[in-house]
Amino acid sequence: MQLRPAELIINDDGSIYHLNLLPEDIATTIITVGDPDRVHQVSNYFDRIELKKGKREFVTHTGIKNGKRISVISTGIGTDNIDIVLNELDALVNIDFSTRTLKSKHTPLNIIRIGTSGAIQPNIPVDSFLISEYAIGFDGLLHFYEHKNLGYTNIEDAFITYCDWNANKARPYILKYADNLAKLFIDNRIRLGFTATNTGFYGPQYRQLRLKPSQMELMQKLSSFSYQNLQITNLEMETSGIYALAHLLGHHAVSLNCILANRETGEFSKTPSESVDELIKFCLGRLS
Ligand SMILES: O=P(O)(O)O[C@H]1O[C@H](CO)[C@@H](O)[C@H]1O
Ligand SMILES: O=c1cc[nH]c(=O)[nH]1
Repeated sequence: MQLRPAELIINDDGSIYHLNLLPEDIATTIITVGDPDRVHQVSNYFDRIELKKGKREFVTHTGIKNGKRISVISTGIGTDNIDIVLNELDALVNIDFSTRTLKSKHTPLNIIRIGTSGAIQPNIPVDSFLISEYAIGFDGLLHFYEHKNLGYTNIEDAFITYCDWNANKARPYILKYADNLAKLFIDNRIRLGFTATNTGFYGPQYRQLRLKPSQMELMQKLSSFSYQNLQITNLEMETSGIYALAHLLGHHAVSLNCILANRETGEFSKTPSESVDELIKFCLGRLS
């Protein structure tokens, strides 16, 4: 079946609609970052940059590091952007743009998020690294796609009961990283974590400037929830969406977090850029 022009939107130069990329522009190992400026911070460490393209918040550099071809792309903030980035990256490798049909051979991508995050356990220091072994999504993105038994229903149900989760919000869903890809990063420099992905930075992460979050008590519930020794460790805004779409599309994903804030102690990193740089070097060292 041919995908119609309003489903698969291809620009005049043959590139995919938002990312502005041609199929040959991306490697099969892809680092995602939230901040477009972080793309340069990553590609600075490449031995050679072969391509720089961008549109809106989606900046991509592809290059070579120690003989390995890697792409780094900025997603902007949030799982709504992740929906665009993961679907378009997948289209670049698994859809034939000339015939507008699905390719018979599936190409899996390795997707590694390098992002920033806030810890909710007092013993997780700022400037430390965390890999999201599990993610719990409050964003609802998974529910917009057909799937069979994806998620950890027992943990989700226990969480919903413990937090008395408001029925007006999306049902939380829980997914795991790709074990094979995660193996590359498991090390005593990086803690295993259970990451909560939120639909905002302020109210949804229980920050109060002028507006009062509706259920402030949930912050304490999030940090005290425990299921067979699994405790929620940190908050950010993309990981569950990346894990959801990677699972659905047959890609491998892990999320690496640089902890910049500790919400329990109230601290914020004094050296955010340097700490993110350390995580970038750690990640590239493991990939190449
Ligand atoms: O540093 P990045 O990758 O953007 O990640 C985190 O920082 C942003 C909020 O400041 C959100 O995108 C959150 O997930
Ligand atoms: O507290 C934080 C820090 C970074 N990113 C988030 O989403 N939350």
